[in-house]
Amino acid sequence: MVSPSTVRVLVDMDGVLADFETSLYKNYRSRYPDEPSIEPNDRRGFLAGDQYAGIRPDLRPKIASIYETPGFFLNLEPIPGAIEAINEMSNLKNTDVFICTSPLMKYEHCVQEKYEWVEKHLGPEFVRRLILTSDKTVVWGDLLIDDKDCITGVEPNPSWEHILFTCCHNTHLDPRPPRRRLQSWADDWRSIVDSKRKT
Ligand SMILES: Cc1cn([C@H]2C[C@H](O)[C@@H](COP(=O)(O)O)O2)c(=O)[nH]c1=O
Ligand SMILES: [Mg+2]
Repeated sequence: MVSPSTVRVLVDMDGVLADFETSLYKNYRSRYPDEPSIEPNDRRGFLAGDQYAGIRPDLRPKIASIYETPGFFLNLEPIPGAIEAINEMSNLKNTDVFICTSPLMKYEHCVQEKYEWVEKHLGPEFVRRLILTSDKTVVWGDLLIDDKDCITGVEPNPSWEHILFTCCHNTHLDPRPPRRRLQSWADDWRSIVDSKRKT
């Protein structure tokens, strides 16, 4: 009997496992209560800084100051259902799961805190499965579950199929088939993983 091939799933962190947007909004409101703010439901476009700069250019460094603060990445709350889903996924037969996340260019706190977050919420074994890269196109996988609408890099034909994970900043987008969306971790991620099985 031919053994089924293993499916490799790359799972993004911010906006997919860790709730970056809610913390960004809450911490910004608390640090800058008199400045204009954008509620998560009104977020458009991946980079919050771009949207805030559209209101007033000096808001870009203010929003950046929030995610550059020590403790920001470590204290992100898990996205509902994410921890259960990724644990279940990694326990599936013939399924390899890796977390694939981009660090800030100002990496001082972000990089270490991403490792700490994974250990805190998923345990020390999962730390081995953490890939930090600014270019996800060079990482090999069957699937990349990611909230960023457009993922580009040096590789024009990445091996993975990008599954757009719904996050406040991308709800207005309407990916056309064959592009697929995962609405949340309550959505049918198992079918998406199974769709990549060869037998
Ligand atoms: C929304 C947003 C994100 N970033 C940074 C924060 C993280 O380091 C990465 C996350 O990227 P990934 O695709 O989830 O791996 O991007 C940012 O700098 N500004 C933002 O508005
Ligand atoms: Mg993300």
